[in-house]
Amino acid sequence: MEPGQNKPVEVPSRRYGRYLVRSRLGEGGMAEVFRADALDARGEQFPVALKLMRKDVPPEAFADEADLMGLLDHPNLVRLLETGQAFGRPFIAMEFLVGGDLRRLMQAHGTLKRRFPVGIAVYVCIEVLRALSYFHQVRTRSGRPLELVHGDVNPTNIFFSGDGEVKLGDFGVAKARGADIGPQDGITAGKLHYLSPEQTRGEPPLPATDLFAMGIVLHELVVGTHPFLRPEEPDEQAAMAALRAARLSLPDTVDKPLAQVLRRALAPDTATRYRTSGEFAGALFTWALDSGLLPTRQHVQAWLLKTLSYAGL
Ligand SMILES: Nc1ncnc2c1ncn2[C@@H]1O[C@H](COP(=O)(O)OP(=O)(O)OP(=O)(O)O)[C@@H](O)[C@H]1O
Repeated sequence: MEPGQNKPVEVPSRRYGRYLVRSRLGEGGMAEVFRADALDARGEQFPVALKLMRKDVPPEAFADEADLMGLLDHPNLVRLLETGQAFGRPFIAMEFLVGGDLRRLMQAHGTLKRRFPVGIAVYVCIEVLRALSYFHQVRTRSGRPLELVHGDVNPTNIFFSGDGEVKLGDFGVAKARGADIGPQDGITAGKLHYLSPEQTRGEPPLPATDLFAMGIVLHELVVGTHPFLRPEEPDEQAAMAALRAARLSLPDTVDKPLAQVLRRALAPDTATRYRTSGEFAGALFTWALDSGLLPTRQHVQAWLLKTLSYAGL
């Protein structure tokens, strides 16, 4: 273990800047995240997620994430409230998403021995694709395309509000080809299990790279397993080889039109994959309309509350 890694960030008191820290939510690659309360202009408390940079992380990496969050504004992206520094440590305060992340909901279904409802799975993917469509096309204030790629689409970065809204977060490894933001070329960022064939070859990520990761998430939700990796996958090299080959074999339980969507999203070659998030979302939307399975946000909210309460979360 690197010095300082995985050590909880010390919060000098329960007060952190203008925030009152309530509990620790967890730790990611660069920071620890806390649930805290802030006061609004009328003096009323509201919850925030407070991300505190770890001491061993290069400040530029965290600054890129904060700058990027400040530029982005979309209903399907986690919203930045404030960035700053307190007790010598940079922080990002963002909206608190009370429904937690998709990984937790997938685990809740596993614990309850229930399948993830296919209509909800498709709804979640369409909402994340809306965020990605914005992400891939966003421009700077002066109109220059940023050519952004998220680079870390996976269930731990997909969040739910209490109202059943779906939001993509964690822009820590996002790469802008139109600006000097993100990891250097040749550095493979993102979670191993969600890497695309081109990322395993060390190629720079493209929008199609995010769509491949989205395809993996859709497969996990609809089929219940990862498309290319077995849970007992022996080591990183074997996992990388399986991801690079991206050999897809879908069970008969997946209906034909949805299987076709998965094949296109998970095509090993970027040229045969969906070209844009809009095209991928459109295919899912057509499937949902044809099957009559697209839920409303109220249905998603009811499902969320039921799942969290049944799983005791
Ligand atoms: N805006 C938020 N609202 C509610 N919970 C959040 C929010 N942001 C992060 N969390 C929770 O805080 C914990 C840590 O989040 P973080 O994003 O740092 O870690 P991660 O996603 O597990 O790892 P990585 O950063 O390596 O992707 C997770 O349990 C996550 O669900």
